[in-house]
Amino acid sequence: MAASAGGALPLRTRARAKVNLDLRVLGRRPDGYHELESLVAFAGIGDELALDPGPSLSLTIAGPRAAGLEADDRNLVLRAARAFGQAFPGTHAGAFHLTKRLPVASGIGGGSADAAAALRLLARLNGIALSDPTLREVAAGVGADVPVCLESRARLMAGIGDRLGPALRLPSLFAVLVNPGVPVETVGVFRALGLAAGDRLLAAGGGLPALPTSAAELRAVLARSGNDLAVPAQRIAPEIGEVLERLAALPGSRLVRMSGSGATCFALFDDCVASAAAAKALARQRPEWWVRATLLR
Ligand SMILES: C[C@@](CO)(OP(=O)(O)O)[C@H](O)COP(=O)(O)OP(=O)(O)OC[C@H]1O[C@@H](n2ccc(N)nc2=O)[C@H](O)[C@@H]1O
Ligand SMILES: Nc1ncnc2c1ncn2[C@@H]1O[C@H](COP(=O)(O)OP(=O)(O)O)[C@@H](O)[C@H]1O
Repeated sequence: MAASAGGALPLRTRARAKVNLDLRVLGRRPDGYHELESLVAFAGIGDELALDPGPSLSLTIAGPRAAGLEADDRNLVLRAARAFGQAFPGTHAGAFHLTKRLPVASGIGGGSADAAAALRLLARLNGIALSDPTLREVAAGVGADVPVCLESRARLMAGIGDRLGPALRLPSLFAVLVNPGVPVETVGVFRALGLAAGDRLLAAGGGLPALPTSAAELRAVLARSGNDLAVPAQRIAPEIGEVLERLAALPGSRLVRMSGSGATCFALFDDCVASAAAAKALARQRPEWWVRATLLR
C-alpha cells in the first residue's frame, strides 16, 4: 500500500486466529445467549489489517479468502470502526485494507479478530489504551468473541465472552488447523444445542487447576475436557466427523478437537517437524481442505 495522503505510513496489525482449546456450555441466559467457559489461545497465522489515516472511513478486501466477503456495512471491520467513532466522538479513522487469509464462518473467529484489529489500530491512531473500559464495551457490543481478540493473548473466557481471566503464558502448542470448506454459522450451532432460554446445565468449573508448565502437561489437562458444540456442529456439517478422524489418524497426533462452533478442527503434536509433516500428508489426502501448521500460544 502506498503512503497516505498526509505522508504517514499506514498502521498495520495481524488479526490472529482464535482457537478454543476447550469449550463448555454452562447454560442459556434468559436473553438467549449461552454461558460458556473456554480456554482460548491464538495462532501464529491470521488476517492482516492496515489503516491509512484519512478523512473518511472505507474498507477494501483482498487475499486468498476474500471471495464472497463483502466490504459493506455488515463487515465486522466497518461495524467495529463505526461503533468506535460513536463511542469516541471526534476521533480519526481512515481507509482500512484487509488481507483475508482465514476461512470465513469457521470457528476460529476471523471476523472477530478483524473487528478487534480495527479497534486496536483506531486506538493506536487516537492514543487510546487497549485497557480503556469504553473500548472494551465497544468490543463486546460488536461480538461475543471480540473482547478476547483485542489483546489476542491466551486466557480463560467466561460469561458470553465478556468475562476474561488474566493473560496466560501457556506452553506453545504445535498444531495443525483444518477446515473442510463448509461455512458454519455460529447461531445455528447454538440453536442445534436445543437449550431453552433460562436452562442451566452446569456449575462453573473455575478454570485451570494450575498453569501447566509443559505442552504435554497442558495436553493432559485438555484431554479431560472437550467442546460441547462439537456434537450439534456435526449435525449441521457432518464433514467435521471426517476432519476429526483424519486428524486423529495422522502420525504423532496427540489430541484432536473442534474449535468454537466449527467447522475448523485442530490436532496437537510434539514438535514442529511432526506438525509440518502431518499438515503436508493431510493436504495431499484432501487438497481442497484448508490445512495449516501453526503454533498456538
Ligand atoms: C462460539 C464462539 C466461541 O468462542 O466462537 P465462534 O465459533 O463464533 O468462533 C463464540 O462464543 C461466538 O462468538 P461470536 O461469533 O462473536 O458471536 P456473536 O456474533 O456475538 O453471536 C452470534 C450468535 O451466536 C449466539 N451466541 C453467541 C455467543 C454466545 N455466548 N451465546 C450465543 O448464543 C447468539 O445467537 C448470537 O446471535
Ligand atoms: N471481516 C470479516 N471476516 C469474516 N467474517 C466476517 C467479516 N465481517 C463479517 N463477517 C461475517 O461474520 C460471520 C462470522 O465470521 P467468522 O468470525 O469468520 O466466523 P466464526 O464466528 O465462526 O469464528 C460470518 O457469517 C461472516 O459473513
